[in-house]
Amino acid sequence: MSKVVLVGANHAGTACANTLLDNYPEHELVIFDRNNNISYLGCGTALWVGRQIESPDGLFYCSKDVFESKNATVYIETEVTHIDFKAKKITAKNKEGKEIVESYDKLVLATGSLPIQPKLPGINLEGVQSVKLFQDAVAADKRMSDPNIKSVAVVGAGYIGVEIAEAVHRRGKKAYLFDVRDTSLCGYYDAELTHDMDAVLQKNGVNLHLNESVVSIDGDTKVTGITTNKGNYQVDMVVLAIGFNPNTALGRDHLKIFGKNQAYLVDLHQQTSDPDVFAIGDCATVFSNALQDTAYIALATNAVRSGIVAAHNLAGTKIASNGVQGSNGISIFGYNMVSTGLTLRAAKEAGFQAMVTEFEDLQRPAFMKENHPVKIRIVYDGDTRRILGAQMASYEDISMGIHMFSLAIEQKITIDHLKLVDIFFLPHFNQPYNYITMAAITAK
Ligand SMILES: Cc1cc2nc3c(=O)[nH]c(=O)nc-3n(C[C@H](O)[C@H](O)[C@H](O)COP(=O)(O)OP(=O)(O)OC[C@H]3O[C@@H](n4cnc5c(N)ncnc54)[C@H](O)[C@@H]3O)c2cc1C
Ligand SMILES: NC(=O)C1=CN([C@@H]2O[C@H](COP(=O)(O)OP(=O)(O)OC[C@H]3O[C@@H](n4cnc5c(N)ncnc54)[C@H](O)[C@@H]3O)[C@@H](O)[C@H]2O)C=CC1
Repeated sequence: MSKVVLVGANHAGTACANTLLDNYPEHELVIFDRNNNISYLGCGTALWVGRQIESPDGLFYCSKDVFESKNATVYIETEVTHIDFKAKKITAKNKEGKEIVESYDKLVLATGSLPIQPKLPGINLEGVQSVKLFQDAVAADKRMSDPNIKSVAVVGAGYIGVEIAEAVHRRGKKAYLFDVRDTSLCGYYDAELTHDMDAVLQKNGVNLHLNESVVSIDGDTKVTGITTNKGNYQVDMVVLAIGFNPNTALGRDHLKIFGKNQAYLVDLHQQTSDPDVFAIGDCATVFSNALQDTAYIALATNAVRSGIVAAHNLAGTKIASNGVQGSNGISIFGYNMVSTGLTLRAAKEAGFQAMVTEFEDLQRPAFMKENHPVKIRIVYDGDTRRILGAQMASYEDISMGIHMFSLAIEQKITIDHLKLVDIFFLPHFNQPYNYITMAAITAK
């Protein structure tokens, strides 16, 4: 039996704690989280703020009580302030200012990520906010209910920005969406697909401003406007969504870190450079099967799996992570996009002789009434023919198809192998010559 201390109990920490408590009850588990809530699904923020769901109540799936019912010791609203890795002791402070010291045999760091805060004039004005925590969602929702807030600038047209811009528009406010790049969602899809999303946003009333960088947020005490390199806009609120940084302040002086962004470097067992310390979720690296290299991909799905892997390993059951593809999806004004692995641009930047095959067709045979076009792009390595990535977009729900590509990348399947893969046909669902097979068959 050993004593495990877990720092951070959101998606990664919750998965780790439950796996440990359910499978290895002989271990002692002490959990710390500085927040007053755990397991908040951030994906629900835009749904709730945009009133696609009426209440945030269903956005939590675990609690302090659940851990305590399984005999864990839980400190919430308690921040870990220092770790003595040599003495194997952590120091924490609760909200009353009381200091708590706990020793550990094994330590799990699940401290997640923090939204990137650009150094902009006006960044501290009232009305500027990020959307990471449940508290942020509550604050954003309150502002959306204020009739004096008429226009909102969302900075960053990545996943959070696009979803929040839709939510702002759905609440009847004027939504501006700014990005420094020449298209939305540039980290996940190639321009051939993102230009469709740009058009969907604009058609539905979001004011999309690409190739524009913010110079300042304006106002005396409250936000009254935003200035970019191209103009001034009158806005009453600014949402910042320009990406996450790993939150590794506690351990980055002791543990090996990833050069690109200071995430904790972990192996396939989630073990750090200190054998008694594991790191999981957004504070840690992942192994990218597409790159066949270490990478950083902040997603709840990765966080949960890494928590499960760490729990088994620290309890003595050796299991290795499968690595990840960074599979992801988004649905905006009914337009659905899913992707996995590398875009063509990312694959080229990584040094592959990357090639792409694309196809567009109706989801079902033309004689079926309910029918929409689907676009697919499959990225592969011209040298080895290995599939490196896939992207699909449609008003159809095409989401499940991306899982096959995720597995294909993990299993190093070639584009040529995909040509003869057994894909079923039924008019209600798809076509006999479906777009997946056709994209593979037409690959050069
Ligand atoms: C608006 C939004 C929408 C999202 N949508 C999706 C989605 O649809 N799909 C998807 O896969 N991902 C999505 N994500 C990303 C996903 O939420 C993150 O990848 C995920 O939260 C990572 O989980 P984590 O547990 O590693 O880290 P975090 O969620 O960052 O949690 C870290 C925890 O550690 C605690 N902590 C940090 N430092 C300390 C300390 N010193 N002492 C004590 N406690 C500490 C924090 O309080 C927190 O509870 C979304 C994120 C946001 C913000
Ligand atoms: N559907 C999903 O799976 C979701 C996943 N998430 C995850 O949460 C994390 C954080 O999301 P985001 O903050 O949206 O990050 P992101 O990486 O998705 O997007 C950041 C965007 O900000 C832009 N940008 C960067 N600096 C800028 C600047 N100075 N001015 C203007 N634009 C700038 C980038 O070009 C990019 O388009 C990501 O890992 C994301 O994948 C978030 C929401 C939904």
